[in-house]
Amino acid sequence: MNNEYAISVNNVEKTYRSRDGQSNTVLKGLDFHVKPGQFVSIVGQSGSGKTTLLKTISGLQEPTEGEILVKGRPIRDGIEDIAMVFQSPVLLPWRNNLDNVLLPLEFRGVRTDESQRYAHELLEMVGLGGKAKHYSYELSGGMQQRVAICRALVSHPELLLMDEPFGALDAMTRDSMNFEIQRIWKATGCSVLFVTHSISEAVWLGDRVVVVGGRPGRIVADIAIDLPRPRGKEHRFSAAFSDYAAEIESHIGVVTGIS
Ligand SMILES: Nc1ncnc2c1ncn2[C@@H]1O[C@H](COP(=O)(O)OP(=O)(O)OP(=O)(O)O)[C@@H](O)[C@H]1O
Repeated sequence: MNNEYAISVNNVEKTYRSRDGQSNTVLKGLDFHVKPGQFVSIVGQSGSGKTTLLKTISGLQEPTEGEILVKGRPIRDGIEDIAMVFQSPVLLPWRNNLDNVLLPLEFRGVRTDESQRYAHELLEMVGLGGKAKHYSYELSGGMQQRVAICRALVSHPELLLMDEPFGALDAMTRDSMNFEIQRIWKATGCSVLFVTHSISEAVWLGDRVVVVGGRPGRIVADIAIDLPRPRGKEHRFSAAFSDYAAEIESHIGVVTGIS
């Protein structure tokens, strides 16, 4: 068993079956590996199976065929090493921000003074140290998403799965969250799988950009992004950046315009 990878997706197929017996194979023959600490962006047309892929990797649903290994172990043994952030932050309105961050640890019965300190540290790291005792309705959308990211990180995951996490944010907040997520990723050292509809976001953040396409969905391109880090705004206007974006756009197979 190869445990040099944070995650290994081996020949995975996912077929949904409807109540009337019809089947829909959404992913087929999917194979890829993520090294520890890598940031992998995932793009593809709507309906190509990106969310299905993340849900299958997270253990929320089982693959129909193939296997997913976390550090060489079956996913059920590595489930505590994985955390997920969705497009909507889904914070509990009756709990303050600190208690929202601590929720996954409470579920596991491991809320301790140490974890409380770490939750505070995470909120500080995302600039919300002063909002620990506030409630989600007192925060902007970007702030709420930062709390959701802290909640995902509080259990020290090795693998962070993010499904269009900034899709609901305005362009300026999204830009600043892009800076922030690079900083958080570097500070925690976790591997990230990041689904986005924005090609420029995918290039800006990723060590690699994986393109999912076809019916059923498979990996049609896996492109290493060789841009220096840390990446600032200036990289978005470089010729190399535009070349990567154009290459990815051609693999997605539609003229989307670079967003
Ligand atoms: N729980 C489910 N049961 C049945 N079919 C599903 C289920 N979840 C997704 N699908 C189907 O799987 C296909 C891929 O959906 P998925 O949400 O994974 O795509 P996506 O690439 O994330 O799309 P988008 O970019 O629009 O979010 C779609 O045809 C969808 O209808």
